[in-house]
Amino acid sequence: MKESVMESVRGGLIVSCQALPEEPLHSSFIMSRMAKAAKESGAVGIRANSIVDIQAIRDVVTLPTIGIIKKVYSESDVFITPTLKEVRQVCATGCEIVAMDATIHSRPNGENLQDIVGTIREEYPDTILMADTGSIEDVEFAIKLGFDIIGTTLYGYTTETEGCDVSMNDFAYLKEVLAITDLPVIAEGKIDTPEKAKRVMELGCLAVVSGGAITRPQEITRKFVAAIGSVNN
Ligand SMILES: CC(=O)N[C@H](C=O)[C@@H](O)[C@H](O)[C@H](O)COP(=O)(O)O
Repeated sequence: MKESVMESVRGGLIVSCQALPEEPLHSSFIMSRMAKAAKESGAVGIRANSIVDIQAIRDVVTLPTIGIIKKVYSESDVFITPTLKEVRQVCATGCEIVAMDATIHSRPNGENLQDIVGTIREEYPDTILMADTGSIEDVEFAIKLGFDIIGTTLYGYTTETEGCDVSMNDFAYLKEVLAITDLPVIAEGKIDTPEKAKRVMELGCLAVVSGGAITRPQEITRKFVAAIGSVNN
């Protein structure tokens, strides 16, 4: 089962359809329509946040889903599928791939990622586990824990990598990741143009995730406004 899912996303675009409560498009229905549009336009998978969005999307789109739950715990910086509770909840939706923060940061409730992975391997042996990483140290940690997929999701989004962009220096960081593992790598995080998506595939990624550049009109609008504004100033 795992192999067939990997093959179905190989070489393709996975569209992240997410909108948090504070975002204009926050709605499971809207996210399901975004996913439908993505599928009709050639996406090979969907990345989705929250049980309600995952279920709404999977009701209308039959594509492999990377499921997460974003939840903020006051005592931790880890917010993507942070504890065993959230990982179990996403696994229970039937998502083919479950992604979680795999940084070396401390998790809520004193939980540790090794125990989470071990428990989930027993409870959901067929679920593919994707490590959302932000550094080479995270990648090495995720490899040691036995994740199935490495994602660059958090590069540029952690305190240590704030301001970094995976495309810098012709994806120098991504090349480092690809060089230290034979695991499938999914490029994710600020892949905001077709050219960048093409480049990461040329470099050898299993697949590429793009989110805001496709499904966050507020981000897209800001880029247009900034570009036009640069002319008038
Ligand atoms: C940092 C964080 O919370 N990233 C989230 C991970 O699920 C999503 O909000 C991103 O949209 C997704 O990773 C795709 O990245 P981009 O939107 O840059 O194409």
